[in-house]
Amino acid sequence: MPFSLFKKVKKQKNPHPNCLCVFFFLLFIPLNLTISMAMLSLPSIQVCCLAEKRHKDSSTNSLKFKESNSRTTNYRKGSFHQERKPQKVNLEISPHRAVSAVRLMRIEFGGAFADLLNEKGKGSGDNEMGYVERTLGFCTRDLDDRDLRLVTDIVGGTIRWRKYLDYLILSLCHDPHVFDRMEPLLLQILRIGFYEIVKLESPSYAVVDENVKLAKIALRPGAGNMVNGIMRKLVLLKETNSLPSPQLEGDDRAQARALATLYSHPVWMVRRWTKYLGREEAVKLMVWNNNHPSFSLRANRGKGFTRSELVSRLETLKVPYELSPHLDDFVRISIGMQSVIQDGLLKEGLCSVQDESAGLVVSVVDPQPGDTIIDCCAAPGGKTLFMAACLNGKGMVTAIDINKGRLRILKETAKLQQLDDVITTVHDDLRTFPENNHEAYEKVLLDAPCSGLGVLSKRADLRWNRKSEDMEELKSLQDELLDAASMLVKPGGVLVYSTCSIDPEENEERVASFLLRHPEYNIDSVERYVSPEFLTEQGYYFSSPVKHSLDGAFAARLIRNS
Ligand SMILES: C[S@@+](CC[C@H](N)C(=O)[O-])C[C@H]1O[C@@H](n2cnc3c(N)ncnc32)[C@H](O)[C@@H]1O
Repeated sequence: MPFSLFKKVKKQKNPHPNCLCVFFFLLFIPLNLTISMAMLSLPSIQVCCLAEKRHKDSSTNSLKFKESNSRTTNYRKGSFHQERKPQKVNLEISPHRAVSAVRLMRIEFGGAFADLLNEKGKGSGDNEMGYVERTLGFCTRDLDDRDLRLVTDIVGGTIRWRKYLDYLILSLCHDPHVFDRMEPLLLQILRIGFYEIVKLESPSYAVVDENVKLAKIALRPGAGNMVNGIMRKLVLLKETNSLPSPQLEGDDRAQARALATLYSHPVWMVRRWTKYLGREEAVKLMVWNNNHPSFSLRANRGKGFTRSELVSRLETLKVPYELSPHLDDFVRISIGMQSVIQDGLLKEGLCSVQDESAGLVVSVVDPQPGDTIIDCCAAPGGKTLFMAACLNGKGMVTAIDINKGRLRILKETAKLQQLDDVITTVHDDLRTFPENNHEAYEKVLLDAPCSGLGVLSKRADLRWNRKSEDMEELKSLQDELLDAASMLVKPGGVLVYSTCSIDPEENEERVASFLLRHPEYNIDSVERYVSPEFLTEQGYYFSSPVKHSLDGAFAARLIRNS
Protein backbone atom coordinates (compact mmCIF):
# COMPACT_ATOMS: atom_id res chain seq x y z
CA MET A 1 0.00 0.00 0.00
CA PRO A 2 2.51 2.69 1.00
CA PHE A 3 4.46 1.71 -2.10
CA SER A 4 1.68 3.06 -4.31
CA LEU A 5 1.00 5.97 -1.97
CA PHE A 6 4.56 7.08 -2.20
CA LYS A 7 4.42 6.86 -5.98
CA LYS A 8 1.39 9.11 -5.88
CA VAL A 9 2.84 11.62 -3.46
CA LYS A 10 6.01 11.66 -5.51
CA LYS A 11 4.13 12.02 -8.81
CA GLN A 12 2.49 15.23 -7.59
CA LYS A 13 4.19 18.18 -9.15
CA ASN A 14 3.93 20.23 -5.99
CA PRO A 15 3.51 17.92 -3.04
CA HIS A 16 2.49 19.96 -0.02
CA PRO A 17 4.99 19.84 2.85
CA ASN A 18 2.24 18.83 5.30
CA CYS A 19 1.29 16.01 2.98
CA LEU A 20 4.84 14.80 3.06
CA CYS A 21 5.02 15.13 6.83
CA VAL A 22 1.94 12.99 7.47
CA PHE A 23 2.97 10.55 4.77
CA PHE A 24 6.38 10.28 6.34
CA PHE A 25 5.09 9.54 9.81
CA LEU A 26 2.82 6.85 8.48
CA LEU A 27 5.90 5.15 7.19
CA PHE A 28 6.66 4.35 10.78
CA ILE A 29 3.77 1.97 11.02
CA PRO A 30 6.07 -1.04 11.08
CA LEU A 31 4.32 -3.13 8.43
CA ASN A 32 4.68 -0.31 5.94
CA LEU A 33 8.21 0.64 6.71
CA THR A 34 10.34 -1.73 4.71
CA ILE A 35 8.35 -1.49 1.49
CA SER A 36 8.09 2.28 1.72
CA MET A 37 11.76 2.89 2.20
CA ALA A 38 12.57 0.40 -0.53
CA MET A 39 10.34 2.48 -2.78
CA LEU A 40 12.68 5.38 -2.34
CA SER A 41 15.35 3.48 -4.20
CA LEU A 42 13.42 3.05 -7.45
CA PRO A 43 14.70 6.16 -9.16
CA SER A 44 18.26 5.55 -8.12
CA ILE A 45 18.82 2.59 -10.38
CA GLN A 46 21.08 4.45 -12.72
CA VAL A 47 23.11 5.88 -9.90
CA CYS A 48 23.55 2.38 -8.50
CA CYS A 49 24.61 0.94 -11.84
CA LEU A 50 27.18 3.66 -12.25
CA ALA A 51 28.43 3.04 -8.77
CA GLU A 52 28.76 -0.69 -9.37
CA LYS A 53 30.98 0.09 -12.32
CA ARG A 54 32.96 2.59 -10.29
CA HIS A 55 33.34 0.05 -7.55
CA LYS A 56 34.85 -2.43 -9.97
CA ASP A 57 37.28 0.26 -11.06
CA SER A 58 38.28 1.00 -7.52
CA SER A 59 38.30 -2.55 -6.24
CA THR A 60 42.05 -2.71 -6.54
CA ASN A 61 42.34 -0.36 -3.56
CA SER A 62 43.73 -2.03 -0.49
CA LEU A 63 40.82 -1.61 1.90
CA LYS A 64 39.94 -2.87 5.29
CA PHE A 65 36.84 -4.89 4.39
CA LYS A 66 34.92 -7.32 6.51
CA GLU A 67 32.51 -9.83 4.94
CA SER A 68 29.09 -10.20 6.52
CA ASN A 69 26.01 -12.11 5.51
CA SER A 70 23.18 -9.74 6.24
CA ARG A 71 20.06 -9.56 4.14
CA THR A 72 19.86 -6.82 1.51
CA THR A 73 17.16 -5.66 -0.83
CA ASN A 74 18.29 -5.72 -4.41
CA TYR A 75 16.78 -4.16 -7.47
CA ARG A 76 16.98 -5.67 -10.91
CA LYS A 77 15.22 -4.47 -14.03
CA GLY A 78 12.03 -3.21 -12.47
CA SER A 79 11.38 -5.67 -9.67
CA PHE A 80 12.39 -5.89 -6.05
CA HIS A 81 13.50 -9.13 -4.58
CA GLN A 82 15.31 -10.12 -1.47
CA GLU A 83 18.41 -12.19 -1.65
CA ARG A 84 21.26 -13.07 0.65
CA LYS A 85 24.55 -11.80 -0.53
CA PRO A 86 27.74 -11.05 1.30
CA GLN A 87 28.24 -7.37 2.10
CA LYS A 88 31.58 -5.61 1.98
CA VAL A 89 31.74 -3.68 5.23
CA ASN A 90 34.30 -0.91 5.12
CA LEU A 91 35.49 0.05 8.57
CA GLU A 92 37.60 3.02 7.43
CA ILE A 93 34.79 5.27 6.20
CA SER A 94 32.60 6.95 8.80
CA PRO A 95 29.03 5.80 8.31
CA HIS A 96 27.54 9.29 8.53
CA ARG A 97 29.71 10.49 5.66
CA ALA A 98 28.89 7.56 3.37
CA VAL A 99 25.17 7.76 4.16
CA SER A 100 25.10 11.54 3.69
CA ALA A 101 26.73 11.27 0.25
CA VAL A 102 24.28 8.59 -0.84
CA ARG A 103 21.23 10.44 0.49
CA LEU A 104 22.33 13.58 -1.35
CA MET A 105 22.63 11.56 -4.58
CA ARG A 106 19.14 10.14 -4.07
CA ILE A 107 17.65 13.55 -3.39
CA GLU A 108 19.30 15.26 -6.33
CA PHE A 109 19.09 12.50 -8.92
CA GLY A 110 16.62 9.97 -7.52
CA GLY A 111 13.75 12.36 -6.78
CA ALA A 112 13.59 11.48 -3.07
CA PHE A 113 12.36 14.23 -0.77
CA ALA A 114 14.75 15.65 1.79
CA ASP A 115 12.23 15.45 4.62
CA LEU A 116 11.58 11.78 3.96
CA LEU A 117 15.23 11.16 4.51
CA ASN A 118 16.01 12.82 7.79
CA GLU A 119 16.97 11.64 11.24
CA LYS A 120 13.49 10.24 11.70
CA GLY A 121 14.48 7.54 9.24
CA LYS A 122 15.96 5.47 12.05
CA GLY A 123 14.65 1.97 11.76
CA SER A 124 15.31 1.90 8.05
CA GLY A 125 18.96 1.03 8.69
CA ASP A 126 19.05 -2.14 6.60
CA ASN A 127 17.68 -0.38 3.54
CA GLU A 128 19.94 2.59 4.14
CA MET A 129 23.00 0.35 4.00
CA GLY A 130 21.53 -1.31 0.92
CA TYR A 131 21.54 2.07 -0.84
CA VAL A 132 25.05 2.79 0.39
CA GLU A 133 26.34 -0.52 -0.86
CA ARG A 134 24.69 -0.22 -4.25
CA THR A 135 25.88 3.35 -4.73
CA LEU A 136 29.38 3.22 -3.26
CA GLY A 137 30.17 -0.44 -3.73
CA PHE A 138 30.60 -1.12 -0.01
CA CYS A 139 28.69 -0.54 3.20
CA THR A 140 29.82 0.76 6.57
CA ARG A 141 28.95 -0.19 10.13
CA ASP A 142 25.38 0.74 11.10
CA LEU A 143 24.48 4.29 12.07
CA ASP A 144 24.11 5.02 15.76
CA ASP A 145 22.04 7.93 17.16
CA ARG A 146 24.95 10.37 16.91
CA ASP A 147 25.61 9.38 13.29
CA LEU A 148 21.93 9.92 12.50
CA ARG A 149 22.02 13.44 13.92
CA LEU A 150 25.14 14.17 11.88
CA VAL A 151 23.51 12.83 8.72
CA THR A 152 20.47 15.06 9.31
CA ASP A 153 22.66 18.12 9.81
CA ILE A 154 24.94 17.41 6.89
CA VAL A 155 22.26 16.44 4.38
CA GLY A 156 19.90 19.32 5.31
CA GLY A 157 22.71 21.87 5.44
CA THR A 158 24.40 20.74 2.25
CA ILE A 159 21.11 20.97 0.34
CA ARG A 160 20.26 24.39 1.77
CA TRP A 161 23.71 25.79 1.09
CA ARG A 162 24.16 24.11 -2.30
CA LYS A 163 24.35 27.27 -4.39
CA TYR A 164 26.89 28.93 -2.09
CA LEU A 165 28.96 25.75 -1.78
CA ASP A 166 29.04 25.32 -5.56
CA TYR A 167 30.17 28.93 -5.89
CA LEU A 168 33.10 28.21 -3.55
CA ILE A 169 33.97 24.91 -5.25
CA LEU A 170 33.87 26.53 -8.70
CA SER A 171 36.04 29.41 -7.47
CA LEU A 172 38.66 26.93 -6.26
CA CYS A 173 38.74 24.77 -9.39
CA HIS A 174 41.66 25.88 -11.56
CA ASP A 175 39.46 25.50 -14.67
CA PRO A 176 35.64 26.03 -14.80
CA HIS A 177 35.33 22.95 -17.04
CA VAL A 178 36.56 20.83 -14.15
CA PHE A 179 33.51 21.89 -12.17
CA ASP A 180 31.12 21.52 -15.13
CA ARG A 181 32.32 18.00 -15.88
CA MET A 182 32.66 16.83 -12.30
CA GLU A 183 31.00 13.48 -11.68
CA PRO A 184 27.97 13.71 -9.39
CA LEU A 185 29.32 11.67 -6.47
CA LEU A 186 32.57 13.63 -6.43
CA LEU A 187 30.63 16.88 -6.34
CA GLN A 188 28.52 15.62 -3.40
CA ILE A 189 31.67 14.65 -1.50
CA LEU A 190 33.15 18.11 -2.06
CA ARG A 191 29.89 19.83 -1.05
CA ILE A 192 29.80 17.81 2.17
CA GLY A 193 33.41 18.69 2.97
CA PHE A 194 32.95 22.38 2.17
CA TYR A 195 29.77 22.52 4.26
CA GLU A 196 31.49 20.90 7.24
CA ILE A 197 34.43 23.28 7.09
CA VAL A 198 32.68 26.53 6.19
CA LYS A 199 29.33 26.21 7.94
CA LEU A 200 29.76 23.58 10.66
CA GLU A 201 33.28 24.78 11.48
CA SER A 202 34.41 21.15 11.92
CA PRO A 203 38.15 20.47 12.40
CA SER A 204 39.44 21.12 8.88
CA TYR A 205 42.20 18.56 8.45
CA ALA A 206 40.14 15.68 9.79
CA VAL A 207 37.35 16.63 7.36
CA VAL A 208 39.80 16.78 4.44
CA ASP A 209 41.28 13.37 5.31
CA GLU A 210 37.87 11.73 5.65
CA ASN A 211 36.53 13.11 2.39
CA VAL A 212 39.69 12.25 0.49
CA LYS A 213 39.39 8.68 1.78
CA LEU A 214 35.75 8.47 0.73
CA ALA A 215 36.52 9.77 -2.79
CA LYS A 216 39.44 7.35 -3.16
CA ILE A 217 37.49 4.32 -2.04
CA ALA A 218 34.13 5.07 -3.61
CA LEU A 219 35.56 6.43 -6.86
CA ARG A 220 39.30 6.07 -7.52
CA PRO A 221 42.64 7.36 -6.23
CA GLY A 222 42.66 10.30 -8.70
CA ALA A 223 39.33 11.52 -7.33
CA GLY A 224 40.81 11.48 -3.84
CA ASN A 225 43.76 13.58 -5.02
CA MET A 226 41.40 16.10 -6.56
CA VAL A 227 39.37 16.38 -3.35
CA ASN A 228 42.62 16.79 -1.45
CA GLY A 229 43.83 19.62 -3.71
CA ILE A 230 40.58 21.61 -3.71
CA MET A 231 39.84 21.15 -0.03
CA ARG A 232 43.33 22.14 1.07
CA LYS A 233 42.95 25.39 -0.89
CA LEU A 234 39.69 25.97 0.99
CA VAL A 235 41.29 25.35 4.38
CA LEU A 236 44.06 27.83 3.58
CA LEU A 237 41.61 30.52 2.49
CA LYS A 238 39.44 29.92 5.54
CA GLU A 239 42.41 30.15 7.89
CA THR A 240 43.46 33.46 6.33
CA ASN A 241 39.90 34.74 6.33
CA SER A 242 39.95 35.22 2.58
CA LEU A 243 37.18 33.02 1.24
CA PRO A 244 35.84 34.27 -2.11
CA SER A 245 32.62 36.24 -1.75
CA PRO A 246 30.19 37.57 -4.40
CA GLN A 247 30.14 41.37 -4.48
CA LEU A 248 26.89 43.22 -3.79
CA GLU A 249 27.27 45.71 -6.61
CA GLY A 250 25.78 46.62 -10.00
CA ASP A 251 22.09 46.85 -10.90
CA ASP A 252 19.21 45.18 -9.02
CA ARG A 253 19.53 42.00 -11.01
CA ALA A 254 23.29 41.71 -10.32
CA GLN A 255 22.75 42.39 -6.62
CA ALA A 256 19.96 39.81 -6.46
CA ARG A 257 22.35 37.29 -8.02
CA ALA A 258 24.99 38.06 -5.41
CA LEU A 259 22.46 37.79 -2.55
CA ALA A 260 21.14 34.55 -4.01
CA THR A 261 24.66 33.09 -3.92
CA LEU A 262 25.53 34.44 -0.48
CA TYR A 263 22.31 33.12 1.10
CA SER A 264 21.93 30.17 -1.25
CA HIS A 265 18.46 30.69 -2.73
CA PRO A 266 17.22 30.86 -6.35
CA VAL A 267 17.58 34.33 -7.88
CA TRP A 268 13.86 34.55 -8.69
CA MET A 269 12.95 34.12 -5.01
CA VAL A 270 15.40 36.84 -3.96
CA ARG A 271 13.94 39.22 -6.56
CA ARG A 272 10.39 38.44 -5.49
CA TRP A 273 11.09 38.90 -1.78
CA THR A 274 13.12 42.05 -2.32
CA LYS A 275 10.13 43.44 -4.22
CA TYR A 276 7.53 42.48 -1.58
CA LEU A 277 9.49 42.63 1.67
CA GLY A 278 12.47 44.88 1.01
CA ARG A 279 16.08 43.72 1.09
CA GLU A 280 16.49 43.61 4.88
CA GLU A 281 13.45 41.37 5.44
CA ALA A 282 14.36 39.23 2.43
CA VAL A 283 17.78 38.57 3.95
CA LYS A 284 16.23 37.73 7.35
CA LEU A 285 13.87 35.31 5.65
CA MET A 286 16.75 33.57 3.86
CA VAL A 287 18.67 33.33 7.13
CA TRP A 288 15.60 31.72 8.73
CA ASN A 289 15.24 29.27 5.84
CA ASN A 290 18.86 28.23 6.25
CA ASN A 291 18.57 27.50 9.97
CA HIS A 292 17.90 24.13 11.49
CA PRO A 293 14.07 23.90 11.73
CA SER A 294 12.24 23.24 14.98
CA PHE A 295 9.01 21.28 15.19
CA SER A 296 5.84 21.29 17.23
CA LEU A 297 3.78 18.38 18.42
CA ARG A 298 0.02 18.43 18.92
CA ALA A 299 -1.40 16.25 21.68
CA ASN A 300 -4.31 14.31 20.23
CA ARG A 301 -7.39 15.17 22.29
CA GLY A 302 -9.38 12.83 20.04
CA LYS A 303 -7.62 9.94 21.77
CA GLY A 304 -8.02 11.54 25.18
CA PHE A 305 -4.32 12.40 25.33
CA THR A 306 -3.70 15.83 26.88
CA ARG A 307 -0.83 18.26 26.54
CA SER A 308 0.13 17.59 30.21
CA GLU A 309 0.41 13.90 29.43
CA LEU A 310 2.54 14.71 26.38
CA VAL A 311 4.75 16.93 28.53
CA SER A 312 5.22 14.12 31.11
CA ARG A 313 6.26 11.74 28.34
CA LEU A 314 8.74 14.31 26.97
CA GLU A 315 10.17 14.83 30.47
CA THR A 316 10.63 11.08 30.88
CA LEU A 317 12.35 10.98 27.50
CA LYS A 318 14.49 13.99 28.52
CA VAL A 319 13.38 15.86 25.40
CA PRO A 320 13.54 19.63 26.03
CA TYR A 321 10.25 21.34 25.18
CA GLU A 322 8.42 24.63 25.37
CA LEU A 323 4.65 25.07 25.64
CA SER A 324 3.10 26.87 22.68
CA PRO A 325 1.98 30.34 23.78
CA HIS A 326 -0.64 30.31 21.00
CA LEU A 327 -2.33 26.89 21.06
CA ASP A 328 -3.40 24.80 24.07
CA ASP A 329 -2.62 21.40 22.56
CA PHE A 330 0.82 22.23 21.13
CA VAL A 331 4.37 21.78 22.44
CA ARG A 332 7.56 22.95 20.71
CA ILE A 333 10.68 20.81 20.45
CA SER A 334 13.89 21.63 18.63
CA ILE A 335 15.78 18.41 19.33
CA GLY A 336 14.77 14.89 20.31
CA MET A 337 12.35 13.97 17.54
CA GLN A 338 14.13 10.64 17.26
CA SER A 339 13.30 9.83 20.91
CA VAL A 340 9.66 10.82 20.35
CA ILE A 341 9.47 8.40 17.44
CA GLN A 342 11.27 5.59 19.22
CA ASP A 343 8.87 6.00 22.15
CA GLY A 344 5.94 5.29 19.82
CA LEU A 345 4.03 8.53 20.51
CA LEU A 346 3.33 9.05 16.80
CA LYS A 347 2.79 5.42 15.93
CA GLU A 348 0.20 5.10 18.70
CA GLY A 349 -1.65 8.19 17.40
CA LEU A 350 -1.15 10.04 20.69
CA CYS A 351 0.27 13.09 19.01
CA SER A 352 0.99 14.52 15.56
CA VAL A 353 3.77 16.65 14.17
CA GLN A 354 2.06 19.90 13.19
CA ASP A 355 3.40 23.41 12.94
CA GLU A 356 1.62 26.00 15.07
CA SER A 357 1.11 28.11 11.95
CA ALA A 358 -1.09 25.30 10.57
CA GLY A 359 -2.82 24.89 13.94
CA LEU A 360 -3.71 28.59 13.88
CA VAL A 361 -5.52 28.11 10.55
CA VAL A 362 -7.78 25.66 12.41
CA SER A 363 -8.33 28.35 15.09
CA VAL A 364 -9.53 30.64 12.27
CA VAL A 365 -12.07 27.98 11.18
CA ASP A 366 -13.10 27.68 14.86
CA PRO A 367 -14.50 24.12 14.87
CA GLN A 368 -17.02 23.50 17.68
CA PRO A 369 -18.71 20.28 18.89
CA GLY A 370 -21.74 19.60 16.69
CA ASP A 371 -20.38 21.41 13.61
CA THR A 372 -20.55 19.99 10.10
CA ILE A 373 -17.45 21.14 8.28
CA ILE A 374 -16.10 20.47 4.83
CA ASP A 375 -12.34 20.45 4.26
CA CYS A 376 -11.98 20.91 0.49
CA CYS A 377 -8.30 20.06 -0.04
CA ALA A 378 -7.86 17.86 2.97
CA ALA A 379 -5.14 15.30 2.43
CA PRO A 380 -3.04 14.12 4.10
CA GLY A 381 -5.19 15.51 6.88
CA GLY A 382 -3.19 17.71 9.25
CA LYS A 383 -6.02 20.23 9.59
CA THR A 384 -8.88 17.73 9.15
CA LEU A 385 -7.58 15.71 12.10
CA PHE A 386 -7.14 18.73 14.34
CA MET A 387 -10.63 20.01 13.45
CA ALA A 388 -12.10 16.56 14.08
CA ALA A 389 -10.38 16.40 17.48
CA CYS A 390 -12.07 19.71 18.40
CA LEU A 391 -15.55 18.21 17.82
CA ASN A 392 -15.40 16.06 21.00
CA GLY A 393 -17.15 13.25 19.14
CA LYS A 394 -20.10 15.42 17.99
CA GLY A 395 -20.39 16.62 14.39
CA MET A 396 -18.61 15.68 11.17
CA VAL A 397 -15.71 16.77 9.01
CA THR A 398 -16.06 15.83 5.34
CA ALA A 399 -12.60 15.60 3.82
CA ILE A 400 -12.30 15.92 0.03
CA ASP A 401 -9.14 15.41 -1.96
CA ILE A 402 -8.29 14.65 -5.55
CA ASN A 403 -5.41 12.43 -4.53
CA LYS A 404 -6.65 8.97 -3.63
CA GLY A 405 -3.39 7.81 -2.08
CA ARG A 406 -3.09 10.77 0.24
CA LEU A 407 -6.75 10.49 1.14
CA ARG A 408 -6.13 6.89 2.15
CA ILE A 409 -3.36 8.13 4.44
CA LEU A 410 -5.85 10.55 6.00
CA LYS A 411 -8.32 7.70 6.54
CA GLU A 412 -5.73 5.47 8.16
CA THR A 413 -4.49 8.26 10.42
CA ALA A 414 -8.09 9.07 11.42
CA LYS A 415 -8.50 5.44 12.50
CA LEU A 416 -5.18 5.44 14.35
CA GLN A 417 -6.14 8.63 16.17
CA GLN A 418 -9.68 7.30 16.89
CA LEU A 419 -11.30 10.12 14.95
CA ASP A 420 -12.78 8.04 12.14
CA ASP A 421 -16.32 8.34 13.53
CA VAL A 422 -16.27 12.11 12.90
CA ILE A 423 -14.45 12.12 9.54
CA THR A 424 -15.91 11.15 6.13
CA THR A 425 -13.50 11.02 3.20
CA VAL A 426 -14.54 11.85 -0.38
CA HIS A 427 -12.26 11.23 -3.32
CA ASP A 428 -13.18 13.90 -5.86
CA ASP A 429 -12.05 16.93 -7.80
CA LEU A 430 -13.28 19.95 -5.91
CA ARG A 431 -13.75 21.83 -9.17
CA THR A 432 -16.59 19.49 -10.21
CA PHE A 433 -17.74 18.29 -6.78
CA PRO A 434 -20.41 21.02 -6.23
CA GLU A 435 -22.18 20.02 -9.49
CA ASN A 436 -23.22 16.70 -7.94
CA ASN A 437 -23.40 17.71 -4.31
CA HIS A 438 -26.18 19.99 -3.18
CA GLU A 439 -25.44 19.96 0.53
CA ALA A 440 -24.23 23.28 1.98
CA TYR A 441 -22.02 23.70 5.04
CA GLU A 442 -21.63 26.21 7.89
CA LYS A 443 -17.86 26.03 7.77
CA VAL A 444 -15.80 25.40 4.65
CA LEU A 445 -12.01 25.22 4.67
CA LEU A 446 -10.01 25.54 1.47
CA ASP A 447 -6.36 24.88 2.31
CA ALA A 448 -5.22 25.41 -1.24
CA PRO A 449 -2.28 23.84 -3.07
CA CYS A 450 0.42 26.52 -3.03
CA SER A 451 4.11 27.25 -3.57
CA GLY A 452 5.04 26.35 0.03
CA LEU A 453 7.28 29.44 0.19
CA GLY A 454 6.42 29.74 3.89
CA VAL A 455 7.87 26.35 4.79
CA LEU A 456 11.29 26.40 3.14
CA SER A 457 13.09 25.92 6.47
CA LYS A 458 11.44 22.52 6.88
CA ARG A 459 11.68 21.51 3.22
CA ALA A 460 15.39 21.91 2.51
CA ASP A 461 15.10 20.91 -1.16
CA LEU A 462 11.88 22.76 -2.05
CA ARG A 463 13.67 26.00 -2.96
CA TRP A 464 15.53 24.19 -5.75
CA ASN A 465 12.46 22.37 -7.09
CA ARG A 466 10.09 25.32 -7.17
CA LYS A 467 10.18 27.43 -10.34
CA SER A 468 8.90 30.98 -10.86
CA GLU A 469 6.63 29.69 -13.67
CA ASP A 470 4.80 27.54 -11.08
CA MET A 471 3.35 30.68 -9.52
CA GLU A 472 1.03 31.55 -12.44
CA GLU A 473 -0.26 27.99 -12.67
CA LEU A 474 -0.88 27.85 -8.93
CA LYS A 475 -2.70 31.15 -8.88
CA SER A 476 -5.24 30.09 -11.51
CA LEU A 477 -5.79 26.78 -9.71
CA GLN A 478 -6.33 28.67 -6.44
CA ASP A 479 -8.97 30.88 -8.15
CA GLU A 480 -10.77 27.87 -9.59
CA LEU A 481 -10.76 26.07 -6.25
CA LEU A 482 -11.99 29.17 -4.41
CA ASP A 483 -14.92 29.50 -6.84
CA ALA A 484 -15.82 25.84 -6.33
CA ALA A 485 -15.48 25.95 -2.53
CA SER A 486 -17.69 29.05 -2.36
CA MET A 487 -20.58 27.03 -3.81
CA LEU A 488 -20.54 24.76 -0.75
CA VAL A 489 -21.12 27.52 1.84
CA LYS A 490 -24.56 28.03 3.44
CA PRO A 491 -25.91 31.59 3.52
CA GLY A 492 -24.43 33.05 6.70
CA GLY A 493 -21.72 30.40 6.64
CA VAL A 494 -17.96 30.92 6.52
CA LEU A 495 -15.34 30.11 3.90
CA VAL A 496 -11.75 30.01 5.16
CA TYR A 497 -9.10 30.28 2.45
CA SER A 498 -5.60 29.32 3.59
CA THR A 499 -2.10 28.62 2.24
CA CYS A 500 1.34 27.89 3.63
CA SER A 501 2.78 30.61 1.44
CA ILE A 502 4.05 34.05 2.36
CA ASP A 503 3.51 35.34 -1.16
CA PRO A 504 0.89 38.12 -1.46
CA GLU A 505 -0.03 36.93 -4.96
CA GLU A 506 -1.20 33.60 -3.53
CA ASN A 507 -2.77 35.21 -0.47
CA GLU A 508 -4.24 38.73 -0.35
CA GLU A 509 -4.40 39.01 -4.14
CA ARG A 510 -6.37 35.77 -4.50
CA VAL A 511 -8.86 36.93 -1.88
CA ALA A 512 -9.22 40.37 -3.49
CA SER A 513 -9.83 38.82 -6.88
CA PHE A 514 -12.36 36.37 -5.36
CA LEU A 515 -14.28 39.21 -3.69
CA LEU A 516 -14.55 40.98 -7.04
CA ARG A 517 -16.07 37.85 -8.60
CA HIS A 518 -18.25 37.10 -5.55
CA PRO A 519 -19.89 40.21 -4.11
CA GLU A 520 -22.03 37.92 -1.90
CA TYR A 521 -18.93 37.43 0.32
CA ASN A 522 -17.42 39.81 2.89
CA ILE A 523 -14.24 39.67 4.93
CA ASP A 524 -14.77 38.62 8.55
CA SER A 525 -11.78 39.75 10.62
CA VAL A 526 -9.90 36.92 12.33
CA GLU A 527 -9.34 39.10 15.44
CA ARG A 528 -11.60 36.87 17.57
CA TYR A 529 -9.67 33.75 16.67
CA VAL A 530 -5.96 34.57 16.80
CA SER A 531 -3.84 36.92 18.92
CA PRO A 532 -3.28 40.46 17.54
CA GLU A 533 0.30 39.72 16.51
CA PHE A 534 -1.05 37.49 13.71
CA LEU A 535 -3.73 39.94 12.53
CA THR A 536 -3.09 41.88 9.32
CA GLU A 537 -4.51 45.32 8.60
CA GLN A 538 -7.09 43.78 6.29
CA GLY A 539 -8.30 41.37 8.99
CA TYR A 540 -6.46 38.28 7.75
CA TYR A 541 -4.31 35.79 9.66
CA PHE A 542 -0.63 35.81 8.70
CA SER A 543 2.28 34.07 10.38
CA SER A 544 5.70 35.24 9.30
CA PRO A 545 8.84 33.13 9.75
CA VAL A 546 10.85 36.29 10.43
CA LYS A 547 8.43 37.89 12.90
CA HIS A 548 6.92 34.86 14.64
CA SER A 549 9.62 32.19 14.22
CA LEU A 550 6.96 29.85 12.83
CA ASP A 551 6.33 28.57 9.33
CA GLY A 552 4.69 31.13 7.04
CA ALA A 553 0.92 30.75 6.66
CA PHE A 554 -2.10 32.81 5.65
CA ALA A 555 -5.87 32.56 6.19
CA ALA A 556 -8.86 34.73 5.34
CA ARG A 557 -12.37 34.31 6.84
CA LEU A 558 -15.06 35.13 4.29
CA ILE A 559 -18.75 35.24 5.26
CA ARG A 560 -21.47 34.48 2.73
CA ASN A 561 -24.29 37.00 2.99
CA SER A 562 -26.90 35.33 0.87
C1 LIG B 1 -2.05 22.19 0.83
S1 LIG B 1 -2.38 20.53 0.52
C2 LIG B 1 -3.56 20.22 1.78
C3 LIG B 1 -2.95 19.99 3.13
C4 LIG B 1 -3.98 19.58 4.14
N1 LIG B 1 -5.03 20.55 4.28
C5 LIG B 1 -3.34 19.36 5.49
O1 LIG B 1 -3.44 20.20 6.37
O2 LIG B 1 -2.72 18.30 5.65
C6 LIG B 1 -3.38 20.69 -0.90
C7 LIG B 1 -4.17 19.46 -1.27
O3 LIG B 1 -5.03 19.85 -2.34
C8 LIG B 1 -5.29 18.71 -3.11
N2 LIG B 1 -5.88 19.13 -4.39
C9 LIG B 1 -5.24 19.73 -5.42
N3 LIG B 1 -6.13 19.97 -6.40
C10 LIG B 1 -7.33 19.52 -5.99
C11 LIG B 1 -8.63 19.47 -6.57
N4 LIG B 1 -8.84 19.94 -7.79
N5 LIG B 1 -9.64 18.93 -5.84
C12 LIG B 1 -9.40 18.44 -4.61
N6 LIG B 1 -8.19 18.45 -4.02
C13 LIG B 1 -7.17 18.99 -4.69
C14 LIG B 1 -3.92 18.06 -3.21
O4 LIG B 1 -4.07 16.70 -3.52
C15 LIG B 1 -3.37 18.29 -1.81
O5 LIG B 1 -3.58 17.16 -1.00
